[in-house]
Amino acid sequence: MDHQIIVSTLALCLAFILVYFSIFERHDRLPPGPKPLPFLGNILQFPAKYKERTFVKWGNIYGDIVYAHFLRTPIIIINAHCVAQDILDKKSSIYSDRPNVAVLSDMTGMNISLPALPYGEQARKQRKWFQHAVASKSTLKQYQPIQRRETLTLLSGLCENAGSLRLHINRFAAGILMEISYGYTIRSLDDVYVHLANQAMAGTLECGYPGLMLVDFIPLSLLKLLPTRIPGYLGWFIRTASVIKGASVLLHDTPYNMVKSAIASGNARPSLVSSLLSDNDSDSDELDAQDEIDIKATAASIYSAGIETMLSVLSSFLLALLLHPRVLQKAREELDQVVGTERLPDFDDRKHLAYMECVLQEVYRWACPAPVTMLHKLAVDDEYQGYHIPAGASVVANAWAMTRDVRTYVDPEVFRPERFQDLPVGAKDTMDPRCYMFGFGRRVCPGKLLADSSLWLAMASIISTFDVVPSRDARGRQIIPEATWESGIIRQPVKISTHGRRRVLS
Ligand code: HEM
Repeated sequence: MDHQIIVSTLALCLAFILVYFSIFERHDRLPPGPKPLPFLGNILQFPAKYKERTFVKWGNIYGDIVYAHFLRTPIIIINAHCVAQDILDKKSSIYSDRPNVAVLSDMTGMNISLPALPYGEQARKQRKWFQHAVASKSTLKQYQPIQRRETLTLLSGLCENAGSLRLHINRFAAGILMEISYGYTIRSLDDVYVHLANQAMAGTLECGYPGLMLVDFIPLSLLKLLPTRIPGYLGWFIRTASVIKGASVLLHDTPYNMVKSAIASGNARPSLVSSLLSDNDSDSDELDAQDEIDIKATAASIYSAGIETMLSVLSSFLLALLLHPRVLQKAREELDQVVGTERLPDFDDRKHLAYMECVLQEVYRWACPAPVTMLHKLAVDDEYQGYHIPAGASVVANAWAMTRDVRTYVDPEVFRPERFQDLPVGAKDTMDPRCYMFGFGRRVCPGKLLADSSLWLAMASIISTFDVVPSRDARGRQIIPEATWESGIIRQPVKISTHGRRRVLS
C-alpha cells in the first residue's frame, strides 16, 4: 500500500513537472529578460513598490521589450513609446483583452467596469457609451459650463482654506465627474457620494498594481476559498477585497437609484445615466438586467477612473509651480498678455497660449500620473522584430520609462516646459506625453479629452490668480517639499506643502 502511495505521488510530481516545463519551456525566440527561477519564474525579482523603476533597470540591460514570467503568467514589458505603438496601437485587434486580475475581479465587484472587462461585447458597449458621453469634441463642449463652475469653486476653495489642498482638488475633479455621470452637484468637501466613491477607490489603490501583485499569481478560484482570517498579506488582501466590494456595490447602486427616483418624479437633470436610461427604456417597460449593470458600471467608472488621475496631475502641477516660480511667472506673463487681468482664461484662449500648453505637457511628463498602463492581454501568438510573443501574455507599457527616455528628452528629471517649444512637426507627436500617458489601442483612455480640457482650465486659472507659496512650519520656516511621488498605479506627490495666495494685481 505504502509502495503504491509513493509511486502515485512520484507519478503526480513527474506529471506536474512535465506539464510545467512543457508550458514554460523557454521558447528560443522570446524577448530577453531576467533569468527566472524554476516554478516561480521572476516573482522574487519583482518588487512590490515602484515597479516601473525595476522595469527600466531591466530595460537598460535587455532592451525596450523585456520578457518575464510569474508562475504561469508570461509578462511582456514595453519601455519605449515606438515599441508600444507598434504592438499596442498597430496590432490592437489582438492586444486589447484584459487578464482577470484579483483586485478587479468579482472579489471586489470591480469586474463589471470597463477597465476590467475582457475585450468583448460588454466592453464594446460600455466604450461606445463612454465615446458618446465624454470622448468627442462636440459633446465635450456641453460640459464647459460645469468645468468653469468647478474651476471657480476650486479657486475660492484655495482662497478660503488653503490647508486642505487635496480636498479642494478632489472636489474639483469629483464635481465635474459626478455632474456628468449623475447630474449631481457636489455642495461640500465631505459630500456623501464622494465619500462613498473615495472609499472604494482607496481600497483599490492600496492593493498596488493590478495584475502585477503576488495575489495575481494565485488562481482566483483558490484565493476565493481562503478564509478571511488568515494572517499576512493574503489575509489582508481578502479582507480589503471584501471592503472594496461593499463600497463598490454602494457606489454602483446609490447614485444610480437617486437618478432613477429623480426620473420617476420628473426632476432628473441631464446626465449620462438619465440619457442612457431613457434611450434603453424607450422601447420596453423593463430595462434589460445586463443593460442596467452596464449603465451603473459606466457611470461609476467615469468617477473611479477619473478622480485619482486628475488629482495626481493637479497636485503635481502645484508642486511644480512651488519648486519653479520662474515657470509660474513666465506663464502668467503670457496669460496677462492674451487674456488680460479683468477675467479668467477660457477655452477659446487656449490656442493663443503656447507657453501654457508647454507647462501642461511638462507637468504630464514630469509627474507621469499613471506610470504603467493597465495590463493588455494578447489573444493569439504574435511575432515582433523576430521575437515570439505567446498568446495569453500580459503586456504592460511603462509610461514612466517613456517620460524618462533620454533619446526623447534631454535631462528628463528636470522640469522644463521650454523643451516643448517650437518643435519641428515630426518631433511633436514623439514628444507629446499625451501620445502614451493615456494608454494605447482600443483600450486607450476614453476620458482623455475631458481630463485634458478640465486640467488645462484649472491650471491656467490658478496661474492667472494665485501665487503658489510654500507653507511654513511652527517656527515660521518655509517648508519646501521634495519632488517625490508615492508608489502605485496612480502617482501622487508624497507631500505638497504649499498653498495658493491670491495674486496681488498691479
Ligand atoms: C490625467 C487623467 C487621466 C489619465 C492619465 C488616464 C490614464 C489612463 C490609462 C493609462 C488608462 C489605461 C489605458 C490602457 O489600458 O491602454 C486609462 C483607462 C481608462 N480611463 Fe483614464 N486617465 C485619465 C482620466 C480619465 C477620466 C477623466 C476618465 C473618465 C471620464 C477616465 C476613464 C478611463 C476608463 C473608463 C478607462 C478604461 C478603458 C478601457 O479599459 O477600455 N480616465 N486611463
